[in-house]
Amino acid sequence: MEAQKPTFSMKDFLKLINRVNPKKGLFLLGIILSLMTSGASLLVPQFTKTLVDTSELSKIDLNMLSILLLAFAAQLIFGTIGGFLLRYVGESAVKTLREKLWDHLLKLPVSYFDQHKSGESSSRLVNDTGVIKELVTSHFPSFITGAIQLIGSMIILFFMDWKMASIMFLAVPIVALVLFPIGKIMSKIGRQLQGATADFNAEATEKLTEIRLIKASNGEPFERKNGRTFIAKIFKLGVKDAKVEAVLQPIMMTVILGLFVGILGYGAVRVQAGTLTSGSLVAFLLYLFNILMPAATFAMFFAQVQKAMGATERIEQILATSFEPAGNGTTIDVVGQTIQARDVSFYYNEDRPVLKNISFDAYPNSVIAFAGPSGGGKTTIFALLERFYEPTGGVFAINGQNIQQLDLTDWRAQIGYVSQDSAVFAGSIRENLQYGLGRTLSDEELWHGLALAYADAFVSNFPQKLETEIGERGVKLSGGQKQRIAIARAFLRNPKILMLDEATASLDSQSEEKVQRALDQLMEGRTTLVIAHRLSTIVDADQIYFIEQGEVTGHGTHHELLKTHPLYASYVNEQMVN
Ligand SMILES: Nc1ncnc2c1ncn2[C@@H]1O[C@H](COP(=O)(O)OP(=O)(O)OP(=O)(O)O)[C@@H](O)[C@H]1O
Repeated sequence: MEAQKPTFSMKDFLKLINRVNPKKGLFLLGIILSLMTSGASLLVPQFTKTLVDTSELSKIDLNMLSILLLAFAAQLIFGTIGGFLLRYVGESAVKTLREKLWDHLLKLPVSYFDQHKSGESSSRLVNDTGVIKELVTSHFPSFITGAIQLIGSMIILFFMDWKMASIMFLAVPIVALVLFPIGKIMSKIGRQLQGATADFNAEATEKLTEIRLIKASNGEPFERKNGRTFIAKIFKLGVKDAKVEAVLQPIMMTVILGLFVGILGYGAVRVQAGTLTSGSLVAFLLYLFNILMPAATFAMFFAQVQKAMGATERIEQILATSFEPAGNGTTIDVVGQTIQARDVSFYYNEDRPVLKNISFDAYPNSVIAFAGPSGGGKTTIFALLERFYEPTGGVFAINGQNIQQLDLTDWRAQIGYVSQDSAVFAGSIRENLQYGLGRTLSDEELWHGLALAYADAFVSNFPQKLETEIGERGVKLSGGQKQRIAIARAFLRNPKILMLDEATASLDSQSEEKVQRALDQLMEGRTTLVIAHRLSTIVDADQIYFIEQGEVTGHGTHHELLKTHPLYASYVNEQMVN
């Protein structure tokens, strides 16, 4: 992700905040309390002035003292409650934003994830929302209260003594002159830093997931260098940031000290001349604090606003991407129904067609096998049936109904997909078996499923049995074991349509036999579509479709095709195992 220049659009930001429906009442209360805190902080110097100007201890007005104490207490209490309320509103707004974004991400079509790295999406979900949270919960409230303090103090000072105030106001353009460019540089660096960190995050996540490939290919030196490029970029930006901050700090200190000395010096002369009370001088200095403290945070606020604009833009991009089409809610029981493909065409990229006018009928309780050279488009047919993508031409229909119109959840619930690499999650065997079922299965049911998949023996050999953790992507299981867990999961889902992508990786003959037996059993009584890599599957299939470069070049039974399709015959001879 490049640190793109965000369009400075407060409107988009407010739209995003409004979209998460923040608790407006609480927010208003928080702001009012914070304003009261600012108000109290404006009063304190006035009372201090009277206190200082009281020459004798005995003359101290007790009422005055108690009002001062009250102002302190008000500042403390309102500040605490107001601060908490604003923070709470911000936290809950960001919670809603994260929930919205997460829900949205889950509903995005597979094609979105083909184009975006998962590390990038998770960085938007976690980091970008974090940036917005920072702004809403801390920088924005302190900006509002700070602005009130600053403006209020300036007005009061002017009324108190316009000559002294004028000296102070001289400092305002100086401070602005220094802060404005520095703030701009800081926000630019901040944005770049954010982008570079997100890039590093995405890169590291991706590479660590493929650690085995890196090790097996001796890729460590390359990755070491690669990682260091990212780290160096972040370091360089960090150093730049440090330089700017290092310059900013002493400048601010010098300005503050200069003003102090100036006011104190001028004030002392005026006190001695009798034109100013010492109380007024103290009050002046306190107001000076009220002005300088928020002014120092303004640069940070504007930097944060810029960052939040970038984050808003990236989040908006995700929220503006349409969901996968969920259909019109029609539900169909696919038992006993034929799945028809009619002239289905498809491309991932317009310039390269992947499927061209594919037609087939998958009859209930039969096995339809797809065979053909690698890259022909067999897996793509499955992806279209799962509705991961939409055909660019033609339809898949069931009982005359385009599957695209069916309720997506209901449709997918009727399909069992056992893929080549048997997708499993990090977690226990139990969690993996009942994933997505929406109900808790009893141990008995789980063991029954495992038994049907010939997986009960090895699971019961694990000391932790069903609670065995299988590691990220099931790395703690063997290939055959992983597949049998996936098959057991398919059994437990009891799908009406079964889609199998036979593994090409050769398992040892014993586990292969077990996997095969499990699959044979699973196919029984369902409509099965299988991408065949084994001769026995092909021979037993009711129909075979031979797919070459996205086209069906022949279909029929094994024996029919052997006779009529020379390419099929040679393919079977060369490619099929067993
Ligand atoms: N997500 C994707 N984005 C772009 N192109 C893709 C994508 N997935 C597959 N392809 C392309 O589509 C073509 C068909 O791929 P597909 O995986 O369907 O073939 P296959 O017949 O299943 O191959 P194999 O038997 O090797 O698994 C290939 O040329 C591949 O490069």
